[in-house]
Amino acid sequence: MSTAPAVPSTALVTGASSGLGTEFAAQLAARGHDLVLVARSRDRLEEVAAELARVHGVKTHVVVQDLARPDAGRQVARELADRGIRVDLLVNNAGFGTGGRFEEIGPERDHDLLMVNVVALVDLTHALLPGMLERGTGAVLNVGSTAGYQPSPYLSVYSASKTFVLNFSMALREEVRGRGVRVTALCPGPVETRFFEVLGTRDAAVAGSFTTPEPVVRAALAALDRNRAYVTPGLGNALMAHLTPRRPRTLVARVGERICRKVLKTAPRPAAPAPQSLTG
Ligand SMILES: NC(=O)C1=CN([C@@H]2O[C@H](COP(=O)(O)OP(=O)(O)OC[C@H]3O[C@@H](n4cnc5c(N)ncnc54)[C@H](OP(=O)(O)O)[C@@H]3O)[C@@H](O)[C@H]2O)C=CC1
Ligand SMILES: CC(=O)[C@H](N)C(=O)O
Repeated sequence: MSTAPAVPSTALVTGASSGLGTEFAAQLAARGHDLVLVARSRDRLEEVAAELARVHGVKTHVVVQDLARPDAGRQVARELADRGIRVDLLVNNAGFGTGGRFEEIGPERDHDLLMVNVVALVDLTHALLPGMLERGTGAVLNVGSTAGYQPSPYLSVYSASKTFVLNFSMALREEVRGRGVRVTALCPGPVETRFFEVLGTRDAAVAGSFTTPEPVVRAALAALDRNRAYVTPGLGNALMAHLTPRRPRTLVARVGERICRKVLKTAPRPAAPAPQSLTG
Protein backbone atom coordinates (compact mmCIF):
# COMPACT_ATOMS: atom_id res chain seq x y z
CA MET A 1 0.00 0.00 0.00
CA SER A 2 1.48 3.37 -0.95
CA THR A 3 0.36 6.20 1.32
CA ALA A 4 -0.37 8.18 -1.87
CA PRO A 5 -4.18 7.85 -1.93
CA ALA A 6 -6.14 6.89 -5.05
CA VAL A 7 -9.16 8.56 -3.47
CA PRO A 8 -8.74 11.28 -0.86
CA SER A 9 -7.82 9.78 2.45
CA THR A 10 -7.17 11.58 5.70
CA ALA A 11 -3.94 11.73 7.70
CA LEU A 12 -3.84 12.98 11.28
CA VAL A 13 -0.49 14.52 12.27
CA THR A 14 0.25 15.40 15.89
CA GLY A 15 2.77 18.15 16.53
CA ALA A 16 1.95 19.67 13.13
CA SER A 17 2.66 23.24 14.27
CA SER A 18 6.45 22.90 13.96
CA GLY A 19 9.46 20.95 12.67
CA LEU A 20 8.93 17.37 11.51
CA GLY A 21 5.15 17.61 12.01
CA THR A 22 4.78 20.59 9.67
CA GLU A 23 6.94 18.76 7.12
CA PHE A 24 4.82 15.58 7.46
CA ALA A 25 1.73 17.69 6.83
CA ALA A 26 3.32 19.30 3.75
CA GLN A 27 4.52 16.04 2.19
CA LEU A 28 1.24 14.24 2.92
CA ALA A 29 -0.74 17.13 1.42
CA ALA A 30 1.51 16.97 -1.66
CA ARG A 31 0.50 13.28 -1.93
CA GLY A 32 -3.16 14.30 -1.87
CA HIS A 33 -4.08 13.44 1.73
CA ASP A 34 -6.64 15.53 3.56
CA LEU A 35 -5.24 16.51 6.94
CA VAL A 36 -6.09 16.77 10.61
CA LEU A 37 -3.46 18.93 12.30
CA VAL A 38 -3.08 18.60 16.08
CA ALA A 39 -0.99 20.66 18.55
CA ARG A 40 -1.43 23.46 21.12
CA SER A 41 -0.51 26.46 18.91
CA ARG A 42 -3.78 27.40 17.19
CA ASP A 43 -2.39 30.31 15.13
CA ARG A 44 0.43 28.25 13.74
CA LEU A 45 -1.81 25.26 12.94
CA GLU A 46 -4.28 27.52 11.14
CA GLU A 47 -1.46 29.09 9.15
CA VAL A 48 -0.14 25.64 8.07
CA ALA A 49 -3.68 24.41 7.31
CA ALA A 50 -4.54 27.43 5.15
CA GLU A 51 -1.28 27.28 3.22
CA LEU A 52 -1.54 23.53 2.47
CA ALA A 53 -5.21 23.81 1.47
CA ARG A 54 -4.31 26.67 -0.89
CA VAL A 55 -1.26 25.00 -2.47
CA HIS A 56 -2.50 21.39 -2.69
CA GLY A 57 -6.30 21.76 -2.71
CA VAL A 58 -6.71 19.29 0.17
CA LYS A 59 -9.15 19.58 3.08
CA THR A 60 -7.51 20.58 6.34
CA HIS A 61 -8.89 20.43 9.88
CA VAL A 62 -7.30 21.96 12.95
CA VAL A 63 -7.67 20.34 16.39
CA VAL A 64 -6.12 22.38 19.18
CA GLN A 65 -5.17 20.02 21.99
CA ASP A 66 -2.62 19.84 24.79
CA LEU A 67 -1.53 16.20 24.50
CA ALA A 68 -0.10 16.24 28.02
CA ARG A 69 -3.65 16.26 29.41
CA PRO A 70 -4.82 12.85 30.65
CA ASP A 71 -7.96 12.90 28.47
CA ALA A 72 -6.21 14.27 25.35
CA GLY A 73 -6.61 11.14 23.19
CA ARG A 74 -10.32 10.88 24.03
CA GLN A 75 -10.85 14.61 23.35
CA VAL A 76 -9.25 14.33 19.91
CA ALA A 77 -11.33 11.21 19.12
CA ARG A 78 -14.53 13.00 20.22
CA GLU A 79 -13.66 16.01 18.06
CA LEU A 80 -13.12 13.73 15.04
CA ALA A 81 -16.45 11.96 15.65
CA ASP A 82 -18.30 15.29 16.07
CA ARG A 83 -16.87 16.56 12.78
CA GLY A 84 -17.43 13.21 10.98
CA ILE A 85 -13.75 12.76 10.13
CA ARG A 86 -12.37 9.27 9.44
CA VAL A 87 -8.58 8.91 9.82
CA ASP A 88 -6.71 6.50 7.54
CA LEU A 89 -3.13 7.40 8.53
CA LEU A 90 -2.11 8.34 12.07
CA VAL A 91 1.25 10.11 12.45
CA ASN A 92 2.15 10.19 16.15
CA ASN A 93 4.86 12.84 15.92
CA ALA A 94 4.31 15.30 18.79
CA GLY A 95 7.00 15.13 21.41
CA PHE A 96 9.72 16.91 23.31
CA GLY A 97 12.80 16.12 25.36
CA THR A 98 14.32 16.89 28.72
CA GLY A 99 18.04 16.76 29.44
CA GLY A 100 20.43 17.01 32.37
CA ARG A 101 20.82 15.20 35.68
CA PHE A 102 17.55 13.41 36.48
CA GLU A 103 17.24 15.01 39.93
CA GLU A 104 17.61 18.48 38.44
CA ILE A 105 14.83 18.10 35.87
CA GLY A 106 11.42 19.36 36.98
CA PRO A 107 9.27 16.29 37.77
CA GLU A 108 6.25 17.90 36.10
CA ARG A 109 8.30 18.35 32.90
CA ASP A 110 9.18 14.63 32.78
CA HIS A 111 5.56 13.78 33.64
CA ASP A 112 4.33 15.87 30.70
CA LEU A 113 7.00 14.33 28.46
CA LEU A 114 5.67 10.84 29.17
CA MET A 115 2.08 12.00 28.66
CA VAL A 116 2.90 13.45 25.22
CA ASN A 117 5.59 11.05 23.94
CA VAL A 118 4.01 7.86 25.28
CA VAL A 119 0.47 8.10 26.71
CA ALA A 120 -1.09 10.30 24.01
CA LEU A 121 0.56 8.15 21.33
CA VAL A 122 -0.99 4.99 22.79
CA ASP A 123 -4.38 6.63 23.42
CA LEU A 124 -4.62 7.94 19.86
CA THR A 125 -3.64 4.53 18.51
CA HIS A 126 -6.37 2.96 20.68
CA ALA A 127 -8.84 5.49 19.30
CA LEU A 128 -8.01 5.11 15.62
CA LEU A 129 -6.58 1.62 15.01
CA PRO A 130 -9.84 -0.35 15.51
CA GLY A 131 -11.52 1.55 12.65
CA MET A 132 -8.55 0.86 10.39
CA LEU A 133 -8.65 -2.87 11.26
CA GLU A 134 -12.39 -2.97 10.62
CA ARG A 135 -11.90 -1.38 7.20
CA GLY A 136 -8.86 -3.60 6.53
CA THR A 137 -6.68 -0.65 5.58
CA GLY A 138 -4.71 2.11 7.25
CA ALA A 139 -1.35 2.97 8.76
CA VAL A 140 0.28 4.21 11.94
CA LEU A 141 3.62 6.03 11.82
CA ASN A 142 5.22 6.62 15.22
CA VAL A 143 8.14 9.01 15.72
CA GLY A 144 10.86 7.55 17.92
CA SER A 145 14.53 8.55 17.94
CA THR A 146 18.04 7.16 17.69
CA ALA A 147 18.09 8.01 21.42
CA GLY A 148 15.70 5.09 21.89
CA TYR A 149 18.09 2.41 20.64
CA GLN A 150 20.01 2.37 23.95
CA PRO A 151 19.83 3.87 27.44
CA SER A 152 21.02 7.49 27.23
CA PRO A 153 22.05 8.92 30.63
CA TYR A 154 21.22 12.63 31.10
CA LEU A 155 18.45 12.09 28.52
CA SER A 156 17.14 9.19 30.57
CA VAL A 157 13.38 9.81 30.46
CA TYR A 158 13.41 11.08 26.88
CA SER A 159 15.44 8.13 25.59
CA ALA A 160 13.29 5.65 27.52
CA SER A 161 10.15 7.20 26.04
CA LYS A 162 11.60 6.63 22.57
CA THR A 163 12.58 3.02 23.41
CA PHE A 164 8.91 2.57 24.30
CA VAL A 165 7.87 4.03 20.93
CA LEU A 166 10.12 1.62 19.02
CA ASN A 167 9.20 -1.51 20.98
CA PHE A 168 5.49 -0.66 21.05
CA SER A 169 5.49 -0.04 17.29
CA MET A 170 7.31 -3.28 16.51
CA ALA A 171 5.08 -5.35 18.78
CA LEU A 172 1.88 -3.79 17.43
CA ARG A 173 3.08 -4.31 13.88
CA GLU A 174 3.34 -8.06 14.51
CA GLU A 175 -0.11 -8.13 16.15
CA VAL A 176 -1.79 -6.57 13.11
CA ARG A 177 0.30 -8.33 10.45
CA GLY A 178 -1.86 -9.54 7.56
CA ARG A 179 -4.88 -7.41 8.54
CA GLY A 180 -4.25 -4.53 6.12
CA VAL A 181 -2.77 -2.04 8.59
CA ARG A 182 0.88 -0.96 8.56
CA VAL A 183 2.89 0.17 11.55
CA THR A 184 6.26 1.87 11.07
CA ALA A 185 8.57 3.67 13.50
CA LEU A 186 10.74 6.60 12.43
CA CYS A 187 13.93 6.88 14.55
CA PRO A 188 15.84 9.98 13.42
CA GLY A 189 19.17 11.39 14.52
CA PRO A 190 19.45 15.16 15.08
CA VAL A 191 17.17 17.33 12.95
CA GLU A 192 17.06 21.15 12.74
CA THR A 193 13.76 21.96 14.43
CA ARG A 194 12.63 23.73 17.60
CA PHE A 195 13.36 20.52 19.55
CA PHE A 196 16.74 21.60 20.98
CA GLU A 197 15.48 25.11 21.76
CA VAL A 198 12.60 23.59 23.74
CA LEU A 199 14.95 21.14 25.50
CA GLY A 200 17.38 23.96 26.26
CA THR A 201 20.64 22.83 24.63
CA ARG A 202 21.95 21.64 21.28
CA ASP A 203 24.40 19.45 23.21
CA ALA A 204 21.47 17.03 23.57
CA ALA A 205 22.36 16.03 19.99
CA VAL A 206 24.94 13.60 21.31
CA ALA A 207 25.78 11.78 18.08
CA GLY A 208 25.30 12.11 14.32
CA SER A 209 25.16 15.28 12.26
CA PHE A 210 22.20 17.63 11.88
CA THR A 211 19.90 17.36 8.90
CA THR A 212 16.69 19.13 7.91
CA PRO A 213 13.12 17.78 8.25
CA GLU A 214 12.58 17.30 4.49
CA PRO A 215 14.79 14.19 3.90
CA VAL A 216 13.79 12.69 7.24
CA VAL A 217 10.08 12.84 6.45
CA ARG A 218 10.68 11.67 2.87
CA ALA A 219 12.54 8.62 4.24
CA ALA A 220 9.76 7.96 6.77
CA LEU A 221 7.03 7.99 4.12
CA ALA A 222 9.14 5.81 1.82
CA ALA A 223 9.57 3.33 4.69
CA LEU A 224 5.81 3.32 5.22
CA ASP A 225 5.26 2.78 1.48
CA ARG A 226 7.61 -0.21 1.64
CA ASN A 227 6.00 -1.46 4.85
CA ARG A 228 9.26 -1.29 6.81
CA ALA A 229 9.21 -1.90 10.57
CA TYR A 230 11.42 1.09 11.31
CA VAL A 231 13.75 3.53 9.63
CA THR A 232 16.70 5.68 10.69
CA PRO A 233 17.36 8.22 7.93
CA GLY A 234 20.97 9.12 7.03
CA LEU A 235 23.76 6.61 6.44
CA GLY A 236 25.80 7.65 9.50
CA ASN A 237 22.78 7.45 11.81
CA ALA A 238 21.67 4.12 10.31
CA LEU A 239 25.14 2.59 10.69
CA MET A 240 25.32 3.78 14.28
CA ALA A 241 21.84 2.44 14.98
CA HIS A 242 22.54 -0.97 13.48
CA LEU A 243 26.18 -1.49 14.45
CA THR A 244 26.18 -0.21 18.03
CA PRO A 245 26.32 -3.28 20.29
CA ARG A 246 23.24 -3.83 22.49
CA ARG A 247 25.02 -6.10 25.01
CA PRO A 248 26.26 -6.42 27.63
CA ARG A 249 23.56 -4.00 28.71
CA THR A 250 25.48 -2.66 31.73
CA LEU A 251 28.51 -1.86 29.59
CA VAL A 252 26.33 -0.19 26.93
CA ALA A 253 24.80 2.04 29.63
CA ARG A 254 28.25 2.82 31.10
CA VAL A 255 29.63 3.83 27.69
CA GLY A 256 26.40 5.78 27.09
CA GLU A 257 27.11 7.81 30.22
CA ARG A 258 30.51 8.84 28.82
CA ILE A 259 29.07 9.74 25.43
CA CYS A 260 26.06 11.65 26.79
CA ARG A 261 28.07 13.56 29.43
CA LYS A 262 28.31 16.46 26.99
CA VAL A 263 24.62 17.16 27.64
CA LEU A 264 25.62 18.39 31.13
CA LYS A 265 27.83 21.18 29.71
CA THR A 266 24.89 23.32 28.73
CA ALA A 267 21.74 21.58 29.98
CA PRO A 268 19.33 24.01 31.62
CA ARG A 269 19.85 24.07 35.39
CA PRO A 270 16.93 24.33 37.78
CA ALA A 271 16.24 27.72 39.30
CA ALA A 272 17.82 27.97 42.74
CA PRO A 273 15.24 27.09 45.42
CA ALA A 274 13.85 30.09 47.26
CA PRO A 275 15.89 30.59 50.45
CA GLN A 276 14.07 29.61 53.61
CA SER A 277 13.13 32.54 55.75
CA LEU A 278 15.80 33.24 58.35
CA THR A 279 13.45 35.29 60.45
CA GLY A 280 11.01 32.42 60.87
N1 LIG B 1 14.60 17.30 16.19
C1 LIG B 1 15.27 16.17 16.42
O1 LIG B 1 16.51 16.12 16.40
C2 LIG B 1 14.54 14.90 16.67
C3 LIG B 1 13.20 14.87 16.98
N2 LIG B 1 12.59 13.67 17.23
C4 LIG B 1 11.18 13.62 17.56
O2 LIG B 1 10.44 14.24 16.52
C5 LIG B 1 9.19 14.66 17.02
C6 LIG B 1 8.90 16.08 16.52
O3 LIG B 1 9.82 16.97 17.11
P1 LIG B 1 10.49 18.16 16.32
O4 LIG B 1 9.73 18.49 15.12
O5 LIG B 1 11.93 17.86 16.20
O6 LIG B 1 10.37 19.32 17.43
P2 LIG B 1 9.54 20.66 17.46
O7 LIG B 1 9.78 21.23 18.83
O8 LIG B 1 9.85 21.52 16.30
O9 LIG B 1 8.02 20.18 17.34
C7 LIG B 1 7.37 19.52 18.39
C8 LIG B 1 5.89 19.45 18.09
O10 LIG B 1 5.25 18.74 19.16
C9 LIG B 1 4.15 19.53 19.62
N3 LIG B 1 3.93 19.36 21.05
C10 LIG B 1 4.84 19.46 22.05
N4 LIG B 1 4.22 19.37 23.25
C11 LIG B 1 2.90 19.21 22.99
C12 LIG B 1 1.73 19.09 23.80
N5 LIG B 1 1.80 19.12 25.14
N6 LIG B 1 0.54 18.95 23.20
C13 LIG B 1 0.44 18.95 21.85
N7 LIG B 1 1.50 19.05 21.03
C14 LIG B 1 2.71 19.19 21.59
C15 LIG B 1 4.55 20.97 19.33
O11 LIG B 1 3.38 21.77 19.16
P3 LIG B 1 2.87 22.94 20.16
O12 LIG B 1 4.06 23.49 20.86
O13 LIG B 1 2.16 23.88 19.25
O14 LIG B 1 1.91 22.23 21.06
C16 LIG B 1 5.27 20.83 18.00
O15 LIG B 1 4.35 20.86 16.94
C17 LIG B 1 9.27 14.53 18.54
O16 LIG B 1 8.59 13.36 18.92
C18 LIG B 1 10.76 14.38 18.80
O17 LIG B 1 11.04 13.64 19.97
C19 LIG B 1 13.26 12.49 17.14
C20 LIG B 1 14.57 12.47 16.85
C21 LIG B 1 15.31 13.66 16.54
C1 LIG C 1 17.20 14.44 19.94
C2 LIG C 1 17.03 13.16 19.27
O1 LIG C 1 16.08 12.48 19.52
C3 LIG C 1 18.00 12.74 18.25
N1 LIG C 1 17.87 11.38 17.93
C4 LIG C 1 19.44 13.07 18.43
O2 LIG C 1 20.24 12.22 18.09
O3 LIG C 1 19.77 14.17 18.84
